[in-house]
Amino acid sequence: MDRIIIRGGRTLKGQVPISGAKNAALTLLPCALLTDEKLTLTNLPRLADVDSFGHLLNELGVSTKVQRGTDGSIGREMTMDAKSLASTVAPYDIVRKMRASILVLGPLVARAGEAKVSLPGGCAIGNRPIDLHLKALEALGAQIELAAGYVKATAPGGLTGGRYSFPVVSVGATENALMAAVLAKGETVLDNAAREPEIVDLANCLVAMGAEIDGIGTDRLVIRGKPRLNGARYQVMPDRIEAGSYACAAAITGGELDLMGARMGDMATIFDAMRVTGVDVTEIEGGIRVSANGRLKPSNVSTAPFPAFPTDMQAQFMSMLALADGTSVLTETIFENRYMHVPELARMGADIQVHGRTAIVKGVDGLVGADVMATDLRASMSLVLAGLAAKGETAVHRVYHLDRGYERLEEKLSAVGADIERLSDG
Ligand SMILES: CC(=O)N[C@H]1[C@@H](OP(=O)(O)OP(=O)(O)OC[C@H]2O[C@@H](n3ccc(=O)[nH]c3=O)[C@H](O)[C@@H]2O)O[C@H](CO)[C@@H](O)[C@@H]1O
Ligand SMILES: C=C(OP(=O)(O)O)C(=O)O
Repeated sequence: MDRIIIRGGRTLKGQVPISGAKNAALTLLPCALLTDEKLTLTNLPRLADVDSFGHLLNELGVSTKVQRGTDGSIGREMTMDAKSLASTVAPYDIVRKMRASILVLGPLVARAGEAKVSLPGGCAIGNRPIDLHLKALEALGAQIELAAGYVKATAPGGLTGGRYSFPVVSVGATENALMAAVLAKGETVLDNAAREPEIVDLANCLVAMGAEIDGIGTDRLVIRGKPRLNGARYQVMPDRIEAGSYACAAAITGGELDLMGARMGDMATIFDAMRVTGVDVTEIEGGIRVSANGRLKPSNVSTAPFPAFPTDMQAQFMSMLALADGTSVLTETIFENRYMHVPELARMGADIQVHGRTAIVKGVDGLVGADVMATDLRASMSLVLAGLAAKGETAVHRVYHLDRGYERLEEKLSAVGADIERLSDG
């Protein structure tokens, strides 16, 4: 298994190209199932999850062709052809590797009238049920059955438009419902829908495929279903969480990074919280410049659905605040178990106490390199960040978590001055 070795204490400076967004890619890829024409996605990041999604689509009978980008963006492009479907089953072996596999449920039942998807189960950050995905599809006329670890959705005569108000804001459930509604007969109204930029990206791609959607970017989506959608060519948005993570790398090392391709509008709350710590954030041509000088100030942050501070940035922010001059309070309101990085940061000298959903972060003067182990993607990145600032050597184990969401991490960090390498245990 690979590990990442970081010798900390270098000030980072330079340009970091921001890749296409993992969380947008993972909801744009299943859109291929909605049409018998070709869908080409450009600016796709080279990530384990994107590859896994490609395999899942192949399993369903979708042909996929991947090539270097031809649109000037840094990502690859994938052309998917779901002219006819060979299967409507998403098997356990793929779903267990990637929770986002559940996002084929809505498109499959909408297009084929049936779908069977392995239940994703819990993961390190929380229980993560899918009840809202199922209720929203039921509101569109799908029959749902759970058996032997699978969810089966059927709608032999096709889905019909309906109304559903989400009791809790859910990114994935909104995505599944939206992808199903575009092929349902009649009008669908989704209330208390998630408004994350990745959902706007999904809606824009569906519109490019011929869907009719009102209220894009708001919490009420009104969809007039179409009997069929056409193919399209669509560019995946830049990854705001990757960009936010590199912004933390600039801050924690007292450096200056230009996040090329990042979009300010998607990241306002992240940068508001960062400015409180004394970090400078300015828009530059083609990206955003983040620079820091001297000791950071504390900042209190509470995670919540967009436009509030994203849960996917909580761990990285915590590493930064672990070195601030004072005490910060972080509150995690989305996932019940998203503090698994805390004991690892403590091994590097951080002073953090967790009380339920709240973490009290008392800034320390310095961190010290150590062997650390991560249990999820963003927790891994928080340890990399801590390693960049720590004295001595840090070894981050279980790198496969990072490979799910950070494209060419060591290359991007080395290019701006980090002393970082990947070692393989063979
Ligand atoms: C691939 C992808 O885009 N993943 C993102 C997506 O995950 P994901 O779509 O899984 O997260 P959700 O927005 O659905 O989860 C939000 C909250 O709703 C709860 N819930 C969700 C669905 C459901 O049926 N029932 C239910 O109770 C969850 O347990 C959680 O407490 O949004 C999360 C919240 O921004 C991010 O951290 C993930 O990176
Ligand atoms: C939790 C995340 O992803 P996923 O929903 O794919 O597990 C994440 O991107 O931080």
